[in-house]
Amino acid sequence: MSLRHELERLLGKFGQDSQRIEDSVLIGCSEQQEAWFALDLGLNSSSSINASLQKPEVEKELTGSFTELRKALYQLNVKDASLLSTAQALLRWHDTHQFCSRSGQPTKKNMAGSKRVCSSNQIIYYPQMAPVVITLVSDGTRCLLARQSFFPKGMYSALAGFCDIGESLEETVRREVAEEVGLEVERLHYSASQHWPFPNSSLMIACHATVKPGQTEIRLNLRELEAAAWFRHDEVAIALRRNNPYTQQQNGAFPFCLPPKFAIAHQLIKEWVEKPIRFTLPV
Ligand SMILES: NC(=O)C1=CN([C@@H]2O[C@H](COP(=O)(O)OP(=O)(O)OC[C@H]3O[C@@H](n4cnc5c(N)ncnc54)[C@H](O)[C@@H]3O)[C@@H](O)[C@H]2O)C=CC1
Ligand SMILES: [Mg+2]
Repeated sequence: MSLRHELERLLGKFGQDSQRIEDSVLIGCSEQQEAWFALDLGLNSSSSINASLQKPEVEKELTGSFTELRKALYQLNVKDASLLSTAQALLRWHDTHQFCSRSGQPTKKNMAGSKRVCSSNQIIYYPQMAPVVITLVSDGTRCLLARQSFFPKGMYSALAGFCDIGESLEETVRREVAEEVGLEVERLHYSASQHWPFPNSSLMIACHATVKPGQTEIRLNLRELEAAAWFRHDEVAIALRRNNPYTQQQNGAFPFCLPPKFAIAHQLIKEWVEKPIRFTLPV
């Protein structure tokens, strides 16, 4: 039985119109050149007809269980996490772009789901991503890590911030670091980038930066961050190796830990731990 027939059978079983398959979006392709699609079952929408699809029934039929996206990403390998994050971001974009913002008329998805077109004026809408810079600031021997109040207890990460309209990445890095911890950075090295599904769809652009010699005093912006501190190389190296990072210790404290492997923040910190000197030399 083809996958399409299997999906039609399942939708039929749950009292859904097989026409819903047309809402699928293309999210990638296997090494054997099989196309991968994602379909929103709409289980969270209370008002729509999709609400009639009951989670327990679906879980039983597919012998699986629904998991919150963030938790699922922690459990999957990097490739599957990336696929899931693409699917979630693209399906959410379609869900929130059902109408043309100029005419108010419905928009229609193309077959692959790479765009939507307004039926009345032919305006084309493409999925959007917000650029975000994430910067690991170092002073030559230590790196600066910060935490927001909603992070898992004990977890610290690099500084992140959305690009404002009209800014270059370099300007965003300088502004964000100045706004959040009151420091001036001078050397920037691009590291890598990553699509990130939170809060909507972001393109995370990761870089290393250094502070001016001797200018390391942190002025914390408490509206944006809960804490920020300089960490020694050995402390960070130990935290990177920790297997069970988010578990409470016997004395009740949560150990200093870092973002999970699939997050670009983790890769950025790992890169600094492996080659701390490289990012402090003049370019
Ligand atoms: N993949 C990774 O390793 C990491 C990803 N991140 C992501 O980076 C994002 C940005 O970091 P923050 O420190 O929160 O940014 P931020 O320092 O710019 O502050 C967030 C605030 O910026 C404003 N903002 C401006 N443009 C926005 C837009 N397009 N969408 C949403 N809010 C916008 C909002 O008021 C929001 O509350 C986070 O949402 C987080 O999910 C953050 C750290 C690590
Ligand atoms: Mg920030």
